[in-house]
Amino acid sequence: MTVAVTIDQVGKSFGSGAPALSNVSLDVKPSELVALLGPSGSGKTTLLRIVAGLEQPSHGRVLFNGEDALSVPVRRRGIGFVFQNYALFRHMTVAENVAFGLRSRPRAERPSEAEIRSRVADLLALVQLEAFGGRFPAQLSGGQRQRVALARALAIEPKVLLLDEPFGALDALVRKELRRWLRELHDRTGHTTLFVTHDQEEALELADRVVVMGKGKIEQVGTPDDVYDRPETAAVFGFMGESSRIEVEVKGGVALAGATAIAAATQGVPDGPGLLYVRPHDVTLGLPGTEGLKGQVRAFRRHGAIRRVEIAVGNAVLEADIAPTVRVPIGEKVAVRLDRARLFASGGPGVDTKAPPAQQPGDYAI
Ligand SMILES: Nc1ncnc2c1ncn2[C@@H]1O[C@H](COP(=O)(O)OP(=O)(O)OP(=O)(O)O)[C@@H](O)[C@H]1O
Repeated sequence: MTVAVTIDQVGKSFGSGAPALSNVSLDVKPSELVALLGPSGSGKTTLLRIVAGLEQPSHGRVLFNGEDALSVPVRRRGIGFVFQNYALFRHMTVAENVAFGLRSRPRAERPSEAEIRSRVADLLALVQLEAFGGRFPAQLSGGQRQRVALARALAIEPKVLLLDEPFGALDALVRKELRRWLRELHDRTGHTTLFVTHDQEEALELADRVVVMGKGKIEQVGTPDDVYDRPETAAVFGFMGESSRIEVEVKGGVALAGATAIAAATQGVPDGPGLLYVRPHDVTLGLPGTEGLKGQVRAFRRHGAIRRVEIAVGNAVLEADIAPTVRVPIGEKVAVRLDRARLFASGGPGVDTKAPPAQQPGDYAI
């Protein structure tokens, strides 16, 4: 059975400081895989623990298929958990670990030993560890252990699967492999899944929808494309993917970095301080004198498949991605085009910008 999870106006305070969660509301659809993404301390784990029943909210409701879940004891909530470094029972074999949740059920609800064995075999096949049932956790790699932890969580046929940084302790390559594997597993089993991560790449790659959290609140909920391409707040833009952040002063529809008009707002952004965000792959460099802002190369470095160049434009510094075959010596003058940039007025929503009005030569010096 797949379950819809409704989180309704949930708040949590631990003491005198700022609340860990403030009025968080979220609807997770049946069979959806939702990532909770956000910086350290933003409340992701607290929210997951409340859904699990390991923590009570200060106020608000949690519903499973429209029914109150908070009054249901943890054991009866039907939750499968996997945590980072979720310790398997060291003295039990892999098969015994996977069977644990079923064997520890009250007698009346416990499947027969034959059923348990068959279910464990199915689960080990599902996590591709058929041949490992007789091993002990110490005889497994980190990635294999996390797969056993997942098989153990699935053994009780949970209504909801909660994963808290399940791959956090593993190296980058194993993480990547397990990510793909988890996505495939989810597509086959269809458990409603809440997945906590602070790794945006992981969230974008895995999730149907991403919930970006900051300071105990939800900043934005959307598909990976929504949150990456259309960030609603400056905090989301800064957190999702790489970007240059330029402090500007908005005056008469133009965003000024010092004396340089760096962008023009397409919609009436009020005059005053603002933040302009631009991603390195949305910046194009041209020969000096061609269309664009006047810039000067300050530094460059190799960055995976591309070369990342740091450019001074007026008193602002921004980054651009270029082909590694292109040589741009430090000090080189370039024309800089912001193909896509977003301007956030202080505390306001973001608007896409366009190129600033043409500059007069000598308007600004590099
Ligand atoms: N048991 C607790 N007692 C007091 N404060 C707590 C407790 N648990 C969490 N907090 C506080 O609540 C806030 C949110 O913590 P939480 O662990 O939910 O954040 P997180 O987003 O999961 O962070 P991380 O990515 O570092 O795990 C933090 O300020 C934290 O210090």
